[in-house]
Amino acid sequence: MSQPPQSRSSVSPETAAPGTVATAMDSARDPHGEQHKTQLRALLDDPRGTRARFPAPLEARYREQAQTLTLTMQRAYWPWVALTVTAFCVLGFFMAGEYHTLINQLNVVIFVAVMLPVCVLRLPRLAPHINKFNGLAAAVTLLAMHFVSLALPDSARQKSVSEYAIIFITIAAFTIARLPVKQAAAWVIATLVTTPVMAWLFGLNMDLDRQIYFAGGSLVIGYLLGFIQDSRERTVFLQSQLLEQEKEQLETLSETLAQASRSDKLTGLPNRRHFDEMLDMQWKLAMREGKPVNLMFMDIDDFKAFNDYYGHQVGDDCLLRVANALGSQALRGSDFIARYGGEEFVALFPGTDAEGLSAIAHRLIAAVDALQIPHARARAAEHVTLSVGIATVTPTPENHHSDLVRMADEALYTAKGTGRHRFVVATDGSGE
Ligand SMILES: Nc1nc2c(ncn2[C@@H]2O[C@H](COP(=O)(O)OP(=O)(O)OP(=O)(O)O)[C@@H](O)[C@H]2O)c(=O)[nH]1
Repeated sequence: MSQPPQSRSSVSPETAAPGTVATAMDSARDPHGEQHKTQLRALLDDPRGTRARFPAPLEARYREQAQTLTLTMQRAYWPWVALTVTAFCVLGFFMAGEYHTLINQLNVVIFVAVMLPVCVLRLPRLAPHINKFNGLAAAVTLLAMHFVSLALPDSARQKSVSEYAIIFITIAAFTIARLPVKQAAAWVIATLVTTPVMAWLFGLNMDLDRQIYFAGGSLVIGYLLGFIQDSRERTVFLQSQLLEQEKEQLETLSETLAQASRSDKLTGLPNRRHFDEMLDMQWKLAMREGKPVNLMFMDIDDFKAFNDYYGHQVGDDCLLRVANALGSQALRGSDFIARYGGEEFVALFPGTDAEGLSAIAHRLIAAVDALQIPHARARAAEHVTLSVGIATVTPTPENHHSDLVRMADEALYTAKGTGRHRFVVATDGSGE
């Protein structure tokens, strides 16, 4: 049977200081997510909110989401990446001319460097480190291009190809590779620092102007583009988080409303509406399976007299205690007990035979007796007691569940008429 709704502690939304986010503990104290939403809105409204790192837990979630997107995109585009780098290397091989040894060696290095992250995508253990492999691939290919640019004379056409490649790879590291901006900058700066060392080691002429013009210039442009891309992605992330939060809130609200519309306010038991739905469902199911449906009507004896003698408030309290006692007897998950209205309760115990029903009726009556609620005006005992009417009907196209309700009600009437504090079983209108 459905349980009484849990009372939600109503937490007044605390206004969050900008720059703080909801932690797991906060979400326990902030079940409606108001605090978290306030924080997300504060970040969206703050002009610097999407340009800098978010506060710790949110930043971690953003990074995680960004990385998932990186992996998804790279998994989708890896054949094109592989094709492009292969075409570049093959073209380099045929056009290498007199510089074929150097160009081919560097082509092998570039091919391996680019194919490494492509392979990493397929390895679940390494895939989370994709940014590091992307950064490494960018740095290695940049170094290779710097080497070509330094090693070849100005007349060689491969030299200008390598210089354009430096611009492209640098910008790609900040944008297409989707590296965090600072990580991309670190990898590119590392290549800028390594290039003079490489030139010195291999005895190459270092053209500082070119270095500043191509490498430095593309670093600045790449950084700017990466920064803009990151800022836009942060805005989209905050908006999606806000939407997610609002969706969750709406779902909780509609769940609460649905629950409230189907439960009794005083006792927390399912109400008559819920019972009607349940009976209809069980009736149809039993019709398909050719099985009987049983129904119990339970009524507190001489409750009018109880109310008149002790007052309505004590009457309410009595109803609540009886409801709890009855509810505690719904032992199977499929057992269903509801408040039918007033001092009347109903129960469905699917899959229980006549013997089982009698045993349950005994238990229900005993559970109310055990409460020992004094009832000075009762006719059956000196405490509050229960009368029960039970009916069992096998659904057919000719009958309806209203017949079952009528029979259970008549059985209850018989129980009342024969002294109360007892149960009567009706099958085709007969017998105890
Ligand atoms: N306190 C309280 N009383 C209620 C509530 N709903 C119904 N009642 C009262 O329950 C009483 C039911 O009385 P009757 O239907 O005459 O039945 P009875 O006095 O229990 O007599 P029998 O059923 O024949 O044993 C009425 O006085 C209603 O006012 C409720 O939510 N709270």
